[in-house]
Amino acid sequence: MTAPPVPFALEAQGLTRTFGAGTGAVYALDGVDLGFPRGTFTAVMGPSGSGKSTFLSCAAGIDRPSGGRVLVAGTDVTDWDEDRRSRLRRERIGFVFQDFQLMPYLTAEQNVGLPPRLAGRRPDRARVRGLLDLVGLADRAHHLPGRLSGGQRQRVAIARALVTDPAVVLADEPTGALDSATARDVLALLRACVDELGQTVVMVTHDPVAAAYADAVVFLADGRVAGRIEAPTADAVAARAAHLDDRAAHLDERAVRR
Ligand SMILES: Nc1ncnc2c1ncn2[C@@H]1O[C@H](COP(=O)(O)OP(=O)(O)OP(=O)(O)O)[C@@H](O)[C@H]1O
Repeated sequence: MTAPPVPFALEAQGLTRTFGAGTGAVYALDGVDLGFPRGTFTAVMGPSGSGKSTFLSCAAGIDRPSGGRVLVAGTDVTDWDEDRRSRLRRERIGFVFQDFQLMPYLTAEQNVGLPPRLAGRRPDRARVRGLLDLVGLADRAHHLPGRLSGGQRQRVAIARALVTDPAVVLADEPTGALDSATARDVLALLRACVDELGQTVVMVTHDPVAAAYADAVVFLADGRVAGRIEAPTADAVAARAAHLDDRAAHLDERAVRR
């Protein structure tokens, strides 16, 4: 007997996003099929302009795809109106950004409690405290972000991303602003969110070392899925990324010559 497939926390089916029209149209996403099984950590890589940010925006319901479907925890959210999509973003999706995006005038604890507050609920204090403990900041609960290091701020942001127990955590270059030792700690924390909490993490990164923390790496090129590496090593990821960068540069050169 074969095991039943692991359900997807996030799925893109034939996802397309075009900007502009006619001969000047840009296919930022051009028929992307990707499924992110629940309880897995996936890195998304690709040359500049390959569609990574557009993919995250469409997956999160920030941007509307031009075609195809987005499913969050099995529910098709593609045609939801702005109200429902904004609720989806608040309650079912956790975000981690390169520049942390914490509220500077709120303490660490208040920042973590913000998503439920924005949803009109009183944050569960024990849960907020538990998450601060999980990310190693139990003793910094009353500190403002300005009194925390970059790595500590990103830990607060990760706790905030987890507070609603989202279907998926979307991380956009979460270590881009951190030194390499701090970055490793943050990546280990994202890994622990998957291994110990059963969370699903999708992380856009340019860094092969960061990508090697994931279970799999998906490569985009020209808005399409251009490859995948399971159980990635930094060397394997760097080699594939370099190949895609070379190809993108070659195509750009040809476009300029034409
Ligand atoms: N609002 C927009 N209007 C027009 N074109 C856009 C817009 N947003 C993105 N694009 C184009 O879509 C393509 C994909 O862009 P996207 O930002 O998703 O790439 P990326 O892989 O995230 O790049 P980077 O690694 O540089 O952040 C690019 O050609 C970009 O110029």
